[in-house]
Amino acid sequence: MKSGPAIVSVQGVHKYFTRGSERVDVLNGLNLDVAQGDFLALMGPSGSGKTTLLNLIAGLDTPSEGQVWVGGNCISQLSEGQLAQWRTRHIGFVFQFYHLLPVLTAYENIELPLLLLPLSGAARRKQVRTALELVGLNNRENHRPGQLSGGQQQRVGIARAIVTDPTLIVADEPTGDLDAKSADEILSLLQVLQRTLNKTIIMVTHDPRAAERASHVQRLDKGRLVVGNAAEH
Ligand SMILES: Nc1ncnc2c1ncn2[C@@H]1O[C@H](COP(=O)(O)OP(=O)(O)OP(=O)(O)O)[C@@H](O)[C@H]1O
Repeated sequence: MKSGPAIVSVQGVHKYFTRGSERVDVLNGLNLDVAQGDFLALMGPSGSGKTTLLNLIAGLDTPSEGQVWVGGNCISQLSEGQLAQWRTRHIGFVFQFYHLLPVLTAYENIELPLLLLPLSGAARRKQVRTALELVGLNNRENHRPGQLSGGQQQRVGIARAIVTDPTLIVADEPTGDLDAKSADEILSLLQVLQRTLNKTIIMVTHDPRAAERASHVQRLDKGRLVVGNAAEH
């Protein structure tokens, strides 16, 4: 584990879903600390609970038991409305299939999360331009997603994730829909965010080559972390 204060702390978390009368235990007493500036890859078999854990850390869902702390806030105690507000300020999301709005340009897609914050038009423009530059898409700002390659669309997705300067970036299979070369470029970009901007990134992936780019790897199996198997790069 990278030294320094934990920016994410998952403490004794259980998560179960109920299907009719049946209870499905997905996370079973999980503890995890992620240091500020770490790039963590979560791996494990299908159904082991990776996305469920990521969703709890990102405040998209709440644990059945236990606590999730992010940046000094116990987010597992927030109401749904409070969580939505908290996510807007603190979490940048990167999805496997980009989730861009097809009718908006790259610029407008990146600007979207800023519209939820109390910012002037000038401040918004400055932040969108900075994000566009970071992902190297200044010359594509007026293109719509359908006019961009998969790799370029994911770069827009990353720019949208960082435009609010979030506490944490969460990425669920960010290279899952890309060819090897585009995947490599996206992973390099995530490394730049970590190394030059000291961003904290948690990435779910099945791809060992993607996990190699992270600074740590944690494996889940049946809703538990595989102890003693945390790889460091
Ligand atoms: N809302 C839900 N209701 C019921 N069961 C759920 C729900 N969300 C997830 N599950 C169950 O929880 C288990 C873990 O799902 P999760 O998506 O976290 O796994 P994963 O490790 O991310 O899998 P994959 O690698 O296939 O994406 C699965 O058995 C899934 O069916």
